[in-house]
Amino acid sequence: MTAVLQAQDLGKKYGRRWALRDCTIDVPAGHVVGLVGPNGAGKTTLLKLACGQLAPTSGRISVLGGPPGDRAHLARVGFVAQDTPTYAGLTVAEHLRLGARLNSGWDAALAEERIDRLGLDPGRRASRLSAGERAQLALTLGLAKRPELLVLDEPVAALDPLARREFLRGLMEATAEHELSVLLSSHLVSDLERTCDYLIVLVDSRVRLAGEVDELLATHHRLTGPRRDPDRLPADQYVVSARHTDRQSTFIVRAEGPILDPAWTVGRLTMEDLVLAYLEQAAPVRRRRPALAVVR
Ligand SMILES: Nc1ncnc2c1ncn2[C@@H]1O[C@H](COP(=O)(O)OP(=O)(O)OP(=O)(O)O)[C@@H](O)[C@H]1O
Repeated sequence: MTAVLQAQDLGKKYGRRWALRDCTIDVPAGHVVGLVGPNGAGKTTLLKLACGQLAPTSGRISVLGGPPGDRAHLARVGFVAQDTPTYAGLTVAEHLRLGARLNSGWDAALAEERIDRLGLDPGRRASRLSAGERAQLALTLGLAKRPELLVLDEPVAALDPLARREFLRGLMEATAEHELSVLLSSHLVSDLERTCDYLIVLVDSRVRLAGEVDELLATHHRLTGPRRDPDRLPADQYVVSARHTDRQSTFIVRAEGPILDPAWTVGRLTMEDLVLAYLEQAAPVRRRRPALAVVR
């Protein structure tokens, strides 16, 4: 399947500081990709590189098979920037007219139907909309462009839990209906858990984990058993995190094969467990692999 996003040793520096470095990923099309990481991890930087709003300092990036940024490419990518930008003085209807004027592939029927379904008053100015309504308007503008890839930077950060759920539900429906790929960032794993089938974890400007969620969950395990030194685990079990009490050890490991040691109770992880294990992986445990632990 065509790659929606490919990066090879991609890096971006602001002044002397790397905001993103050594980023090598290959994301196939047709996924809802969750980009997760703490504040300042480099999420916005990666999204802006993908949309051609920033130029790399090092390495290469290709989006939908070509370098991002030129006019033809911009028509294929929808970008909803952080804080769901809308024009405060324009009404909902004026936003749609502006979208139609700026985008050759504009789907007016989709935009109007969506605004109608959401119950947004076309005559209302954006400044009079709630944060959730503004986010829905920004999503509508992104979708009506009929992009092949929709990029959303923290789209639900300012919304309450109900508006958040509504927004993500709308996004999921639109994704299924229009067969588009989606790349969205969040620092809330619970949002991604309901939405994404592909995950990229960024920590300290580097990709720590990337892959299809099902595969990542199938290859990561929680092992609980009698206290053991991590060095005594088999070489093909990569230790992501380790905790010990006097008598007991709990490891989160990545292993391609089954865990056969009868001493362990083997537990499955949720996406949240998985992400937290990589986020907490501050100090090296052992056998630390290169920054990108799982790549497809
Ligand atoms: N225009 C800029 N000039 C200088 N430094 C910048 C600029 N934009 C971002 N940075 C720095 O680059 C790093 C990565 O920032 P980025 O906005 O990509 O992170 P993020 O993961 O999106 O964070 P957040 O979750 O807070 O939005 C941060 O240390 C940030 O301070």
